[in-house]
Amino acid sequence: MQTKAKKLSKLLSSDFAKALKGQPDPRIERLAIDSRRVTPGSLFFALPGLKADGNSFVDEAISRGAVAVVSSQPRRFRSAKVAYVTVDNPRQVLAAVSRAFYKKPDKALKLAGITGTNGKTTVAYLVKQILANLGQPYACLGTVGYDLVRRTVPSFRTTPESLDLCDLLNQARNFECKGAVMEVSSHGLSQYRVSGLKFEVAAFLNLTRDHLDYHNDMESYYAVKRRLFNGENGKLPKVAVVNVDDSYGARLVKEIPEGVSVITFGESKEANFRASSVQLSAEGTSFTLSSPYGEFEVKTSLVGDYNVSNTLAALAVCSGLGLNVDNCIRDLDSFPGIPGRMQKVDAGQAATVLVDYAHTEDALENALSMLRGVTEGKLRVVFGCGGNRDRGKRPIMTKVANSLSDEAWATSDNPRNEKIEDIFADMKQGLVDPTRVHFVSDRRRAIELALQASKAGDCLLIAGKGHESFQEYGETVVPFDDRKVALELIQNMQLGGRV
Ligand SMILES: CC(=O)N[C@H]1[C@@H](OP(=O)(O)OP(=O)(O)OC[C@H]2O[C@@H](n3ccc(=O)[nH]c3=O)[C@H](O)[C@@H]2O)O[C@H](CO)[C@@H](O)[C@@H]1O[C@H](C)C(=O)N[C@@H](C)C(=O)N[C@H](CCC(=O)O)C(=O)O
Ligand SMILES: Nc1ncnc2c1ncn2[C@@H]1O[C@H](COP(=O)(O)OP(=O)(O)OP(=O)(O)O)[C@@H](O)[C@H]1O
Ligand SMILES: N[C@H](CCC[C@H](N)C(=O)O)C(=O)O
Ligand SMILES: [Mg+2]
Repeated sequence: MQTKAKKLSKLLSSDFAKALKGQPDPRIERLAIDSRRVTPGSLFFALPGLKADGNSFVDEAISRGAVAVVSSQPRRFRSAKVAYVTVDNPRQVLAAVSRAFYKKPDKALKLAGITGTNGKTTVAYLVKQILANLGQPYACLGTVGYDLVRRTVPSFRTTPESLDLCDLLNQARNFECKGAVMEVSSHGLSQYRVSGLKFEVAAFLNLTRDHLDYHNDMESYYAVKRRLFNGENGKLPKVAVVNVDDSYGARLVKEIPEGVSVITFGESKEANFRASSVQLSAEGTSFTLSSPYGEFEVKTSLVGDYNVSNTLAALAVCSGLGLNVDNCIRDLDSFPGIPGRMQKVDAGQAATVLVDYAHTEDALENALSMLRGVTEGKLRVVFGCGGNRDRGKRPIMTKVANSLSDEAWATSDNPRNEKIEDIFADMKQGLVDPTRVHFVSDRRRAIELALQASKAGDCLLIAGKGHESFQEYGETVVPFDDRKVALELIQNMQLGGRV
């Protein structure tokens, strides 16, 4: 969305404004981090990346009309056609400039940031639904989409780059949202995408293995998540909501600086928002909530133990945003589910078929253990592992799938730039009983075979892609939606008299 052009010096902090070289103080129409998206009047940020270096595209950006460049590399121009600012950390400066360009949207909006390995989308959705139910318009930004209340934009990143994020928050403010609940990924924190934003509430859900291709080890992964809570992200949150059932959460509570109010949640005795008398069934979940505001009976249509944790997190976040708990729990059990999270595929077939976004060992373990508890017959799973992502999780996910199901189909997820045979080779390292795992690279065929094996009383989990409507092969994106594919296959099989 268009926002008024601003003088470069007004967007930079005074130190950087002093370092401005070349063209004196041009008007900036637009911010850009990709030379291919530069239009006349743009301020181009040359970002050093993993695959390329933005500095190689400075000339291209200028030829497309960039009037200013921010970079970590000093450079001389023969003629002062553009303004040039050399800084130590261009990503951090990008975040500060984006915030200034879009007139500090976090000042007008209450922000709730949700971080953790698993459950961010679920908790963000729950918070958004609770707030909407109470008549409070909040935007919701994350993996499934960017919901700006009056407009929904398809999601391209769980946590968008700061220039896109501030643009979205600016739109949310223009649409008169009271605030925004957003997923904050570890990549987002590491790449300063939310740097400098003031969070009213920051929530920590859990930390289990994922993304070690990027973070190397669990300690670094944890340290990046901690930035949202300890001021390293630029500002301290007003309230921190932390899962103390999680060992990293218990540690985080001790590392949050004074001045931040902490609300803990979990099943542990010391938690401020505590669940007890948990009743799990295939239809939903109920539990007793003990909180500083009294005891409440909570009912939700979400299934599984981990959703008790997610519901507690959502209630604690809403409490941190200043809402009454007894209002928040109203109607929870009638909320629609979350797209691609334990979503039923129902064409009247005899077996239960579910699509879920479990794409880590912990999520797969939780999902399969939960389904085992509510399945009378056989439990089957179709799953795969993404290419160009954490290789180390592949054998562990296979071990979990093999151990906790009766029969599994290992297949493609998003192979990206890897060969499926190489991904399968990593996965095979985790086999426990190879007779119960079939390797079928075509995902549609794997789902078909698993459906053909499923009878009344059985349950089939199609894991890993949830709401995704594509498969990524190399640079190509092929339409593929587990929910649509499964439905179509079931209907074809019914026509052929097979189910
Ligand atoms: C691993 C990762 O996070 N990579 C991000 C990183 O890419 P990079 O460092 O490899 O960038 P690069 O391709 O080397 O390019 C460097 C710079 O040159 C620029 N460039 C490049 C080519 C060109 O012709 N012209 C040009 O200007 C690029 O725009 C970029 O600014 O910086 C890019 C620009 O800021 C991001 O778009 C990119 O996200 C990639 C696409 C990605 O897949 N990210 C995923 C892993 C991610 O962020 N996921 C999390 C969710 C994770 C979770 O589940 O928790 C998310 O928040 O979505
Ligand atoms: N609190 C939780 N603990 C463990 N597993 C969970 C939890 N919540 C959800 N899951 C599992 O993880 C999957 C992904 O959940 P969700 O999309 O809410 O997480 P996310 O953190 O947003 O994931 P991503 O990082 O990919 O955006 C679910 O489909 C479910 O199988
Ligand atoms: N947010 C996750 C999504 C992974 C989903 C899975 N389908 C895959 O492609 O591995 C990530 O960036 O790792
Ligand atoms: Mg998510």
